Amino acid sequence: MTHQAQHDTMISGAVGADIIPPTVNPLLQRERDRATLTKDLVTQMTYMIDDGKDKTARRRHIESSLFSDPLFSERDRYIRTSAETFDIGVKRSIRLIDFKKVHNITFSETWDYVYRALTNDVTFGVHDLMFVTFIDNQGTEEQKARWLGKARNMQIMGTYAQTELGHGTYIPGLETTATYIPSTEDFVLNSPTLTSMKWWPGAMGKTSTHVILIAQLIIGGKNYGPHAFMVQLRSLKDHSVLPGRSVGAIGDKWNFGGVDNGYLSLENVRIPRKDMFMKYSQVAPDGTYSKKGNPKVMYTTMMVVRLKIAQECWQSLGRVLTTAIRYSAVRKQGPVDQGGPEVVILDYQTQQEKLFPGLATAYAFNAVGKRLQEVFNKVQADIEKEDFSSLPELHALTCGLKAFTTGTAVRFVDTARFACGGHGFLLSSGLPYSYSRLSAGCTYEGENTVMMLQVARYLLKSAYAAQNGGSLASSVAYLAEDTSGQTWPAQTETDVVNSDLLYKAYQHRAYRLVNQVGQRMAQLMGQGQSQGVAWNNSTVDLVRAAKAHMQFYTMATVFDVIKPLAVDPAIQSILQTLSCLYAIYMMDQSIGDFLEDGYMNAEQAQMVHGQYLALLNAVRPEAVPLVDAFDFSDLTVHSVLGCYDGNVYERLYEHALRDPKNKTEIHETYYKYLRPLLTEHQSKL
Ligand SMILES: Cc1cc2nc3c(=O)[nH]c(=O)nc-3n(C[C@H](O)[C@H](O)[C@H](O)COP(=O)(O)OP(=O)(O)OC[C@H]3O[C@@H](n4cnc5c(N)ncnc54)[C@H](O)[C@@H]3O)c2cc1C
Repeated sequence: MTHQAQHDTMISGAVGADIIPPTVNPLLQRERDRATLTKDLVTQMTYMIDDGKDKTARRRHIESSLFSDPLFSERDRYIRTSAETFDIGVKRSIRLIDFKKVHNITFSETWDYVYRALTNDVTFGVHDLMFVTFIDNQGTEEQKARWLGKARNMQIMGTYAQTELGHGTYIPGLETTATYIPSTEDFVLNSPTLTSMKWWPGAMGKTSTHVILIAQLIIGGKNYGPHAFMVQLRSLKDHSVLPGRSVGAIGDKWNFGGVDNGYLSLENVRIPRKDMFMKYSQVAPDGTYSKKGNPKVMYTTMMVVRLKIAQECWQSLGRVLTTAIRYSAVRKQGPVDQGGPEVVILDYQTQQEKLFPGLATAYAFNAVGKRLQEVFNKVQADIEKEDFSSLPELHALTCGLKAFTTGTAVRFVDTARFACGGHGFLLSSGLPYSYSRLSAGCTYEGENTVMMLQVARYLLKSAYAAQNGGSLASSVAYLAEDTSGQTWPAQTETDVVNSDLLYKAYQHRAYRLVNQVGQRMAQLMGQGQSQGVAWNNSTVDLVRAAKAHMQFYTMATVFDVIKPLAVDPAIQSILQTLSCLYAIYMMDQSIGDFLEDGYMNAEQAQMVHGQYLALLNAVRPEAVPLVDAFDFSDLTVHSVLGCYDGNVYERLYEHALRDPKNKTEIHETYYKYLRPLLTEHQSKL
């Protein structure tokens, strides 16, 4: 078919993917043929990433079953209007109810497989992740019996309403009130000011029937702080908004078009006493208040969500790097030697710098996510036995990893966008979509800076405990080992990538920065600053210390997870290379931290940089199979640049032809605006 014929047939809508050759782009095939990681090894790596062959099979089965339903096709994702995106988001959420039942899909599988495939563009994500989980974690047995089954079966649809127009981060500042009236045994809910309006909750604007509302609990004029209440918003018969509630959508956002984030204002809404979540805090009929356990237990649902966000990060990053690395392996742009053949852009060292540290990070975050799940499961089991002792550590870890993974990944995604040049700016590349999603992840469930400051607070407390003979949780046990005055023992280039020596360097830096900022705060307070002011004047360094801690924790975890893996030696070798690149890249980026107290010397810093460049080189031949191993099918990579066959130009063209503006040869704007102007010019000639 000629180009013109293809174009004409496309316009008439008769052909779709015919433009795309059935064969793999030879440049991409060349990458796969040359690599040490053969197809078989790539498959083994996929099993490792998925945590076992059975899980890969299960994931693939769920993905293919999902995409056998045209409703879940993402072919038109980047040409839908915002109204269509929302419509399809609701429709999909409803279709997923049966889908999950038919395929027996668990909570974890919903996140790990279903939302991985759809990148979560469904309306009731907050319902699945927060509403149901909150009832399960915070409801009494009686409340669970009333709500959990209905919520799981979507007989009621709910959201989680904490953020208000005026306050998000500072929970004590929330203004919504729940005042207990002992005589009637109910709570009266009110939004006393404009800024007390709930603002942002997913699916609250137009779809949810219920909401878990966070409000200040007032009994007998005393404020007991924020507590959670189940509130019905809409009639289950006709979806009309119930009296006293004013609710609507807040407008289009940068992403999450399938979700109707909403506002809610309440005026004298009465709910029965039994609708306050009472597992850990109780209000007796006479208004007596009591609570048990660690106050952080109220935030265990948020910990689950932060865990999931952190775990999801490697997927977003992996998807984007699949796109950018495959594209870079087929995109040619000039020769290396003047007059020589054009090379693929992946051969440029600066391109490798843009992509390979991100690739190493995606592998690292996959490993860290698995470890965090183990920690989480253990703490969850302890909490069930009413042992709350590990909660502060888990809180710090989930805050820190959520902030660290999203903040790191979003920067790599941005860089990957640059790495794809102009084509990376097209929505159809999938890169702007991934970027804006990850960007939201830096804000929701705890704004990242604020999360890092919470980690810093935990670190300072732990450092204080260490100095005073207190016990420390395992992730901060290093704070008990004073490494001041030590120097880095690395002597050779091999030493520089030795995981034990890397561990020592990161440990030393984290110890130093935590203690240094602690001393700085003490000094400021000694000069008469209040604790709050001294804290505020130290926040840049507190975040720096928290980041150093997270980098230490993640690099140590990665080596810890990778080393004992029973895998083929070729896989073990490339995993070591990636883990070293992860650690060395971060070190090279913040080399001043290691130099400033003389722990490292200039020669060692140069060796670090030299090894960083050597590692980029080592990853180069394996880059394509390494992203193949993530196993994002073409249906889940969501990018014209990132498909397995590397036929990027054909896909770009095919997608352009489907631009709704190309539906007719002459666009309506001609008749509306151009024709009068052109006719006027012609009449003057
Ligand atoms: C896509 C999306 C979905 C959402 N879904 C929900 C939902 O379902 N339910 C819900 O309740 N909410 C939801 N939210 C709201 C979200 O949880 C809040 O936006 C988030 O907690 C941040 O709060 P904020 O917007 O008030 O930001 P702010 O807290 O006002 O932050 C603004 C700036 O101030 C800084 N800052 C704030 N406090 C401090 C401090 N103590 N020290 C130093 N710096 C500080 C921050 O670092 C940031 O730079 C959603 C938000 C988004 C974007």
